[in-house]
Amino acid sequence: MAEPNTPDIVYTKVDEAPELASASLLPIIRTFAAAAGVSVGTKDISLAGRIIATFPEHLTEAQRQPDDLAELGELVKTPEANVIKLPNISASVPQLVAAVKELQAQGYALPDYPESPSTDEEKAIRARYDGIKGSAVNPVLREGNSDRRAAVAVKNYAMANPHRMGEWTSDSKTRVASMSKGDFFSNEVSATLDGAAKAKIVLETADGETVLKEGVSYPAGTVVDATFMSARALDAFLADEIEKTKAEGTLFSLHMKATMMKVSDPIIFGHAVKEWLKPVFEQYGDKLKELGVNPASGMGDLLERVKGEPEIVKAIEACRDQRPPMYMVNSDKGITNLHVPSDVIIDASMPALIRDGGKGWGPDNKQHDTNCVIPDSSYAPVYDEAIAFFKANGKLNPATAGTVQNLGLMAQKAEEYGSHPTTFEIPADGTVKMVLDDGTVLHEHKVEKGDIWRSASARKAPIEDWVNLAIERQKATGFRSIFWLDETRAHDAELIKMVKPILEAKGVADKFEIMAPREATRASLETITKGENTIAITGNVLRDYLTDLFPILELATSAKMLSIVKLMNGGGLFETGAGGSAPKHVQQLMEENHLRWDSLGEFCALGESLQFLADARNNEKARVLGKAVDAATQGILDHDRSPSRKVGEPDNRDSHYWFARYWAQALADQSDDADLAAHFAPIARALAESEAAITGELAAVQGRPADLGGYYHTDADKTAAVMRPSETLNAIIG
Ligand SMILES: NC(=O)C1=CN([C@@H]2O[C@H](COP(=O)(O)OP(=O)(O)OC[C@H]3O[C@@H](n4cnc5c(N)ncnc54)[C@H](OP(=O)(O)O)[C@@H]3O)[C@@H](O)[C@H]2O)C=CC1
Ligand SMILES: O=C(O)CCC(=O)C(=O)O
Ligand SMILES: [Mg+2]
Repeated sequence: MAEPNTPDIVYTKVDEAPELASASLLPIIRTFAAAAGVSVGTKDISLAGRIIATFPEHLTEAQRQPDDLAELGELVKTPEANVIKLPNISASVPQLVAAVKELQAQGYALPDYPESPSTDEEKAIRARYDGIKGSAVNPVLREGNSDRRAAVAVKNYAMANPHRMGEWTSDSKTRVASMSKGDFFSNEVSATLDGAAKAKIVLETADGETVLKEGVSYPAGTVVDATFMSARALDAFLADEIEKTKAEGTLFSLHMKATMMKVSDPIIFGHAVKEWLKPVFEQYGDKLKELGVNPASGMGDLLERVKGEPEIVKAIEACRDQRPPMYMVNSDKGITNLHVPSDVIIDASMPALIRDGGKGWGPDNKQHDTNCVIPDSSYAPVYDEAIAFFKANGKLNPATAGTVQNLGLMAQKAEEYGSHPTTFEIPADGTVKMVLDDGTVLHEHKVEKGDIWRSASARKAPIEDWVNLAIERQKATGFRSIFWLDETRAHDAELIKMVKPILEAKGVADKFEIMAPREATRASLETITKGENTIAITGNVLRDYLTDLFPILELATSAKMLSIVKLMNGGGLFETGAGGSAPKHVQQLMEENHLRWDSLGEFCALGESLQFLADARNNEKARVLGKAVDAATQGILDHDRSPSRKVGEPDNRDSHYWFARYWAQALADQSDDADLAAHFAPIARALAESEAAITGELAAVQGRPADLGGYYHTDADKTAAVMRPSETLNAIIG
């Protein structure tokens, strides 16, 4: 049961751009909801909030905060859950360290992040920090599978107002490079457990047996995979691709997900940094170690640490002259692809490059063809095939293209995104075995020192729920429905064995196709090119990748997506958009007080959340409120009230004014609830009459730096002052 004082709707407090937007939008939502007796509470899942909640014993009573994430983790397992989840930071080590430093400077006596822990105390602190690192929030809240699609109004708007797409030409040298052996894909083995089981993972070496992990438990029917990436094969592949890039005259780029694959991918990233600077590491390895360099933290951290070592700096420059030009995260500021592990996030980076006609930004601040290095070949074929398709057929036309919706297997830490506790960088040559409690060796691999071994799993109940959701959505839409499963991949073959009987038992097998990712990519692009629609029914990683790829091609951004998590115990989790927390937007706000964040994802989620509340609690006022939200969202689209990207033009705050105005107008105009109509009529009138005053007050603040009193842990009053600068609007909202 949820706590008796749980509000009707929980709105999450997050970080960066969406949190700034909340400072303006949430007061509006609360005021409107209160009129219908709907309470909206908040829970703090921000990076700073989670750090504070983790170390109470270091803080004063006044500084302490409850563990809101843990509370939400419980709430989502109850039928009462109704949570609006905004995107939060999934922190890399450099971000975590920066957040800790900021809090320390604000007087929070937090321990430093131990970069190389040696004492037990340091190891314990490090373990607590590591629990906050990477994608630490979503896996806790996602107790259901994922349904992401563009709302009809949003898709229609994108078709009527197509965004600019880069040109694709058949002579583009852009390509995807992946390993052909020794990667996670090639080494994968998988089995479905008949009964419930406990397992341990051990490493047998010449010196004996080391237990890597004990007490892993699986319910009956769990699909359990194991695989590894060979460090030796990875290094050889990276070295080869660096040379090939140079020969081809393209930019070198690496695409991965160090935030979400928080154990394996930073290690792979570290290999790339080391390979790139190979001569430097060969010559100065010991000195670099002494300076505390960890390649997995990126070139940015490395450059900072070698600042006082002119000889090493010179060697780095000499090495750079030998290398091909690198793809830049921010060419204006000299931030390269290998600077910070969290900066290149494949789900966003590859679609943006494909949308731009296969061009990445180079160190010369110009766009060039790019070698997109995606070491593991499990999902790389999606991008490879998309690139091949656009080279052959030219760019997609967003004015006529159909849509690709997604139904993703996500619940209960499904697949690779739940593999962190069972991922290991192998300390010595030997054999890794996964041994069940009855002594059965479920999986085993011969490995070498440095290999990255991991086990992932997917539970039966989420898999069944996912297939049933697919059946529901197919029936509701009639769209071409494709399970993106590769019968030649070990894990997928196990899933197919579960999927097919369910489809057959329900008599709907003929309504679904099953295709490997490459074929499914082609089929989906062909389908939408014809103006028809399709549902991609995918595992967890492809859920993540595709719900950026297709929205970015179809709508220019994934920020506008509807993202519903139907919680398995009956509650609702409404994620806003499918993108992230947009650090660039915060930078712009701080420099010129313009916030280009588009809250359309929040508007869509709010509408869904209110309708869900209406159904779950028979709350007719919530239904009226929710319907009016949808009308307001439509109004934003119809009248082009979304934020502009440029300073001096209407921004996020203006769009919230319009949202409030259209919402109030829709409530005043409806006839389902006379009290609400009467309550909102004067508000709608006041908002309309004050248009010039409000937009004038909002415009007046732009063009100068804005002070938020922090980055990760902003000052609430300062943020409110920045985000609610219109006294006229504030007086109406109250
Ligand atoms: N569900 C979650 O909690 C998620 C969290 N993240 C986290 O977010 C952080 C940043 O991730 P990153 O990959 O840079 O991706 P972002 O989605 O934050 O940013 C990529 C670009 O997408 C555009 N964009 C995204 N959202 C909006 C919006 N609402 N309105 C307008 N434009 C938008 C912006 O383009 P432009 O600048 O051109 O306007 C932005 O620069 C990371 O810490 C990451 O882990 C990422 C994905 C999901
Ligand atoms: O949890 C994260 O770090 C990112 C999540 C994400 O990218 C997504 O769900 O689309
Ligand atoms: Mg994503």
